[in-house]
Amino acid sequence: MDAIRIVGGAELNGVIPISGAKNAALPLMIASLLTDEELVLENLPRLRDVQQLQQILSNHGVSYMIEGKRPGQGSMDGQIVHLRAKEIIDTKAPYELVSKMRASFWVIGPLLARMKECRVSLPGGCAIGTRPVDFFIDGLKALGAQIDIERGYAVASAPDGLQGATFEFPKISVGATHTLMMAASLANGVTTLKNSAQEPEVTDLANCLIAMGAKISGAGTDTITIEGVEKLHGARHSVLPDRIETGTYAMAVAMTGGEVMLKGARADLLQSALDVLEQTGTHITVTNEGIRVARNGTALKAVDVTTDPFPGFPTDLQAQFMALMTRAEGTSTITETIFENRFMHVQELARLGASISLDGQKAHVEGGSELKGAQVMATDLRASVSLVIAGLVAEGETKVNRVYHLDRGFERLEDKLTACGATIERISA
Ligand SMILES: CC(=O)N[C@H]1[C@@H](OP(=O)(O)OP(=O)(O)OC[C@H]2O[C@@H](n3ccc(=O)[nH]c3=O)[C@H](O)[C@@H]2O)O[C@H](CO)[C@@H](O)[C@@H]1O
Ligand SMILES: C=C(OP(=O)(O)O)C(=O)O
Repeated sequence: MDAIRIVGGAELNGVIPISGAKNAALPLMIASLLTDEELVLENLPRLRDVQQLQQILSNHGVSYMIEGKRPGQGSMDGQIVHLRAKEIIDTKAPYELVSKMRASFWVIGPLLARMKECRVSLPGGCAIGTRPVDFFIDGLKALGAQIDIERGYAVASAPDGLQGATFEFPKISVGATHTLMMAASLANGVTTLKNSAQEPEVTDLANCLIAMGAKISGAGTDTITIEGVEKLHGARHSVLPDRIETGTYAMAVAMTGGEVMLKGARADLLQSALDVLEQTGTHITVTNEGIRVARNGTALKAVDVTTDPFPGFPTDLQAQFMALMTRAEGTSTITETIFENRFMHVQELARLGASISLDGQKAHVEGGSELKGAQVMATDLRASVSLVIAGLVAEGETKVNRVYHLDRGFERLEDKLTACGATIERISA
C-alpha cells in the first residue's frame, strides 16, 4: 500500500489551484438519479470518493462519460462528466458498495422519489463517531414513506409517491438536508425543511436542482421550501471550489511560512476559518484570482476554536488547525461539537512530538513543540492531512501510512505541495 514521505523544513511559495469540492460533487452526482436526462457536471475533482460513487451509481444504471480535454485545459483542471440515469436498473444499493462511503446512503432520497421503492445498505464513511441515519428515516417517513431496517438495509417504499410535508431536523445534518431536498423535489405538494444545514454544498446542490427544474427557495438559510414537480430534466452545473482543501493549504502555509496563492478559492465559503487564521498572525488577502496566504517570519499566536455548522468553524478543518497550533506560542483549546470521536489524530500528532491533552470534547494544545519526523497513520481523511501538515515542519522524515484516506478527498496533494517547494512524494510502503 502506498504511503506519503515528507522531509520537513521547506517554506511553501507559489500557486496552488483549488479543486472542485468533494462534498458538493458527491450529492451533485447523486442528483443524476432524479432524471432520465443528462446531467453534466463541470469541475468534478479526480478523487477516490468520486470513483467509488461512480461505481454505486453505475449499479443503479447511471452512465458516466468523461468529456475529452479541450485545447488549453491544463492537467489540474477538473473533469467534465456526463451522467445519465436513462433507466434505473436496480433499486438496491448493496452493502459492499455503500459501506465504503457515508454519502452513498444519500441515494435513498432520489431512488425513493423516482422509483417509489428502494433497499439501501446502512452506510460506512470516516470513523469519526456513530453517525446514525435516524434523521433521514424520520424525514422520509414524514414525506409518507414506509421504512424498515432489515438485516442492515433500509427498506423503503412509497407506493403513492412521496407527499410534501413540514419536517424539522432535530440537529443540523448536511447529508439529511441534501437527501430530503432531493426527495422533496419530486414529491406531491410543498415540503418545508426547518433547521436545515446552511453549508455552501447544500446551496450548490439546490442551484443544480433548480437548473434541473426543481422549485426550491431558502437554500443557504435554515428553512428550505420545496414545491414538488412531476419531472426533472437535464442540466449543466459547475461544482463549487473545495473550501476544506482551501483551508487545509492555508493552514499548511501558516505552518511552514512563505506565500501561496490559492487559485480559484472563494473566501465567502470559509470566512470563519480565515478569520481564525488572521488571529494567528497569518496574512490573508482576497483577490479576483483567489486567496493569498502569507506568513513571513512572524510567530504564530495560539487561538481557541470551536467547531460548528456553517457559517461556523468547520469540523473538517479541526485536525489541520490542531496541527498548526502545535507550533503556536501559548496554549490553544479546540472544542469539537459535531462528531464525538474526531480526535483520532491526537495520538499520531504526539508521535511527532506534539503535546496535546484531551478532556472530553476539548483538546488543549500546548504550542511551541519541536516536531520530529516519524511513521504515522491516520484513521480518517482530515486526520491524515493534518499529519501531512505537521510533517511539512517536522525535522527529518515523516511517513504517513494508509494514504488511501488522503486519496478520498485531496486531488494530487503531493503534486500541489511539491510545486510550492515541499519535499513530499508517494512511495510504496
Ligand atoms: C460527504 C460529506 O458532505 N460529508 C460531510 C457531512 O457529513 P454528514 O452529512 O455525514 O454529517 P452530518 O451533518 O449529517 O452530521 C452532523 C451530526 O448529526 C448527526 N446525525 C446525522 C444524521 C442523522 O441521521 N443522525 C444524526 O445524529 C451526526 O452523527 C453528527 O453528529 O457533513 C459533516 C459536518 O459538516 C462533514 O464533517 C462531512 O465532511
Ligand atoms: C468526514 C468526511 O467525509 P465523509 O462524510 O464522507 O465520511 C470528510 O470529508 O471530512
